[in-house]
Amino acid sequence: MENNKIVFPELFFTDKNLVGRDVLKISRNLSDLKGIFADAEAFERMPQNQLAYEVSSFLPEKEGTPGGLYFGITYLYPGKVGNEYMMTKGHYHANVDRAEFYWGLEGEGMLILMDGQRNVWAEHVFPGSLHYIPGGVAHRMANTGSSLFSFAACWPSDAGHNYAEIAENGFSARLMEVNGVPHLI
Ligand SMILES: O=P(O)(O)OC[C@H]1O[C@H](O)[C@H](O)[C@@H](O)[C@@H]1O
Ligand SMILES: [Fe+2]
Repeated sequence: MENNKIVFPELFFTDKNLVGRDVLKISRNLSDLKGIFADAEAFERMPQNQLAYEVSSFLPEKEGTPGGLYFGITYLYPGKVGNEYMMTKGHYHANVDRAEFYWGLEGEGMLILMDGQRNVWAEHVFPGSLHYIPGGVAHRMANTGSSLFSFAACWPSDAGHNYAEIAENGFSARLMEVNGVPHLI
C-alpha cells in the first residue's frame, strides 16, 4: 500500500482485539475484468497483469449469517480502457433484496447503479459522500479521476454476490469520457 493511502485495517480498529482478525484482502488484475469493457481491442493491448483494484474486507461473521455486517475498503486505480473509466466488476447481491452503504474516502469517481428494470443512473463519489444502495440494485464503481480512488462499504453478511447476471448482460449504460467529462451512455 502506498504512503499516503488510507491504511486499513490498522487505522480503523480502535479495539485492538480486532486487529488482524477475519480480514480478507483480494486484488483484481485486468485479466479478472475481461469482457466488462466496451473496447475489447483496447483491453487486449493493455498488460493483463496490471492491478485494477484491491479490496480489504473485515468479515467478522460467517458468510450468510443473518443480522451480521461486513465492512470493506476498495482501492480502485485510475485508468481507462479506450474511453471507458476503470471500474469494478459490479454485482447484484445473491440475496437480492439486501442493501449496502458506500462512502467516498479519497479521489473521485462515480457509483453506477441499475435496478431490476435495467434503469441505470450514477452518483458522484468524493471524500465524505454517502451513498445508499437499496436492495435489488446492481452496483459498480468507476474511477473518473487521475489518482487513486478509494471508498468504504458496509453490507449485510447474508447479502452475498451475484456476478453472473452482470457478466452475462452487463449494465445497460456505460460511463465514458466524452470531451474530458464522464457521460453515461
Ligand atoms: O465485488 P466487486 O464488484 O468486484 O466490487 C469490489 C468490492 O466493492 C465493495 O467493497 C463491496 O462491498 C465488496 O463486496 C466488493 O467485493
Ligand atoms: Fe455489494
